[in-house]
Amino acid sequence: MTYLLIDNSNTRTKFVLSTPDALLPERYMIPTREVSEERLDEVLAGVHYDAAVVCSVVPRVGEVLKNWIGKPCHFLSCDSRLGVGIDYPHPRQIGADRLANAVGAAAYYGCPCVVVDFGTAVTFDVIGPQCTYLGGVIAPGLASMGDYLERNTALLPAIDPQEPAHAIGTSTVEAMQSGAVYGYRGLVKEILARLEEELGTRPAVVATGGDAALIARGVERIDHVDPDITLNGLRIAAVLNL
Ligand SMILES: Nc1ncnc2c1ncn2[C@@H]1O[C@H](COP(=O)(O)OP(=O)(O)O)[C@@H](O)[C@H]1O
Ligand SMILES: CC(C)(COP(=O)(O)O)[C@@H](O)C(=O)NCCC(=O)O
Ligand SMILES: [K+]
Repeated sequence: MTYLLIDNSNTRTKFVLSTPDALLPERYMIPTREVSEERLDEVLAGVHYDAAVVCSVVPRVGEVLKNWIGKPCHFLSCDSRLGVGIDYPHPRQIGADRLANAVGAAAYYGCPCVVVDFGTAVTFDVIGPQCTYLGGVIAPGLASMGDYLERNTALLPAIDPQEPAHAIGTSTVEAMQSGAVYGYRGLVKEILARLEEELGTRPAVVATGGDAALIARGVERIDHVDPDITLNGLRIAAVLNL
């Protein structure tokens, strides 16, 4: 049985093949704003799979995928079999990628755990000691630290966030790098401290998403960096639901 796992998030839509037990090397990515049936035909031409599982947080693309996938397909939602419970007043509001993160993190890192997903938004998802999804935090993604300044000022350029040489920037770009990376690490540290305080017990903290490695390098409270946690959550959900 070969699954096509699809993580349709706001910046990138990722496609990975897997068996029930493990991700396979075949990986594809389409920038989410470029997803169309034609582009899917092009990028995934000849890719063989028996069934698909999707976590989508972009309804337009979810519809394109629904029409394009010609095999048995499961769209992850709060109604799916997840292997974790949901103890949350508005389960239908939870992004499917956040649910996939909860499935993967609980399976790989145990409960309680917190998943920090550095994407278009940064999300913090809290899975409690009873392996139930409790909720979390949504904040602007790292890219917003640069994009906002470039769009709203006359003299600040776009930056590609990188490890600052020092905190005291000695050029405009260095000052922006320091603001983005140290500022963002501060945001993550403060939120993790508050979550742990409220949880009342020490969770495993796992970071994922495009910016995880850069930010986690300066946040010692992050125990693991795992780029595949969302996809392994989808793999586990495929086994449970297809
Ligand atoms: N190919 C890539 N490899 C690593 N990081 C990337 C890549 N593309 C984008 N990123 C960085 O990761 C951030 C979020 O990407 P991603 O985690 O895919 O977002 P989302 O899950 O919201 O689609 C981007 O804003 C960018 O900073
Ligand atoms: C918070 C998100 C935008 C994160 O998505 P991403 O950054 O991965 O594109 C997504 O999980 C979402 O649209 N959630 C719905 C609202 C909620 O989870 O409360
Ligand atoms: K994501």
